[in-house]
Amino acid sequence: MARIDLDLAHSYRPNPSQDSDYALLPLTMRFEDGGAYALLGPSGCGKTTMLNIMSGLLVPSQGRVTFDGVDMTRATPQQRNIAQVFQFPVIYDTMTVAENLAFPLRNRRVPEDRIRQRVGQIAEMLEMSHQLDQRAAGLSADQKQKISLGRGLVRSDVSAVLFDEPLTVIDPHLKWQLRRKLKQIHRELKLTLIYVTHDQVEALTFAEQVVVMTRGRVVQLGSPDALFERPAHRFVGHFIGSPGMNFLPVHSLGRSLRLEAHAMSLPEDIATLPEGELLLGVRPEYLVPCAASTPGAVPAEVVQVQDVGTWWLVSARIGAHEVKVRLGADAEVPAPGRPLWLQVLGPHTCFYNQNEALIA
Ligand SMILES: Nc1ncnc2c1ncn2[C@@H]1O[C@H](COP(=O)(O)OP(=O)(O)OP(=O)(O)O)[C@@H](O)[C@H]1O
Repeated sequence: MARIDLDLAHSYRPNPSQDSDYALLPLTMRFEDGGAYALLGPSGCGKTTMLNIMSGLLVPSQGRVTFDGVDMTRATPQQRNIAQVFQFPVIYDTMTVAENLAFPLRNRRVPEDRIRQRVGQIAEMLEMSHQLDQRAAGLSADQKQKISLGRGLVRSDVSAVLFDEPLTVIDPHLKWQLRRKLKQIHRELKLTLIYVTHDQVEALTFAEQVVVMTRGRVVQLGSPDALFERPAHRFVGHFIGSPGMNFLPVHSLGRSLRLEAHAMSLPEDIATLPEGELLLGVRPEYLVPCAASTPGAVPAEVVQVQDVGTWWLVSARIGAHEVKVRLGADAEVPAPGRPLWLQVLGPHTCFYNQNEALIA
């Protein structure tokens, strides 16, 4: 396994002159040896470009890729010793499940007893032990993709295993199981895993560290908890969470704030802010209804209440701004049209200057 460092940019155009010409804007990133990472972002943000640069399918137009400090920018995928799992199964239909799983090891002339042991271990982890002697041709698309996952994981000497949206063809229930399984497999095998997805649930369940990308830019590298609690960029606040973070324009005077006509003092546990126009960010989970006298509360009006099964989604208006409030199934639910107070200032409140978070 290897530590992978990227210090590069990539444009598919010959003479890039503006940000929009780049699939990847200049970035510096480190993937630690043995880590479980997800590259997360909407379609077209540059995830596959980054993955292909790491695997060696693509040479970056600027900068370099190093594995444990050794320059690999122009090395082939084979020289990099990378395993890859793609969206669709890449297996041999004429072989059995066991032969498919053993293939990457036989290619490397691994001794047969070691192959048997490793194939057995991977099959057990993926709950395929009972299918080892079946021919792949007769299996469903789900099962075939599980074999692809197994083939990606079977070698213990790879620099990293790269997954490009590997659960796309998997049925939703099995998808849920496999996400958890991959996390467990990572703990047991301690391989470096890098997993591309546009699905936040997939990224947050699987990864220890998530790289959030938008329009060719890495906007945050952080733990699932950090992305939720302290989004470093407005995009992360909006993209992570269901629904995403609420943003409200405020005027700051350092230790006091004005939100529309309402003035508030900052509680002691929030550091002094720069003066001027800022955005306050508060997640729907933390925007709780409270008494009018609560410090950091503002008046609001309920617009709509939706039952979302295990929780309530309340849409409310604070002055001209619509916000979302997430209440537990057993919470007291306010009626539409009723005034209420919402606590916008608290330990979970974040502040943004344009797009970037203020590290308060
Ligand atoms: N071979 C290529 N030639 C030209 N432009 C490309 C090529 N591959 C990707 N792009 C462009 O580069 C940008 C990033 O694409 P990339 O496939 O890396 O994004 P992504 O986040 O993986 O998206 P998706 O989830 O849809 O695959 C997009 O604007 C895309 O149109």
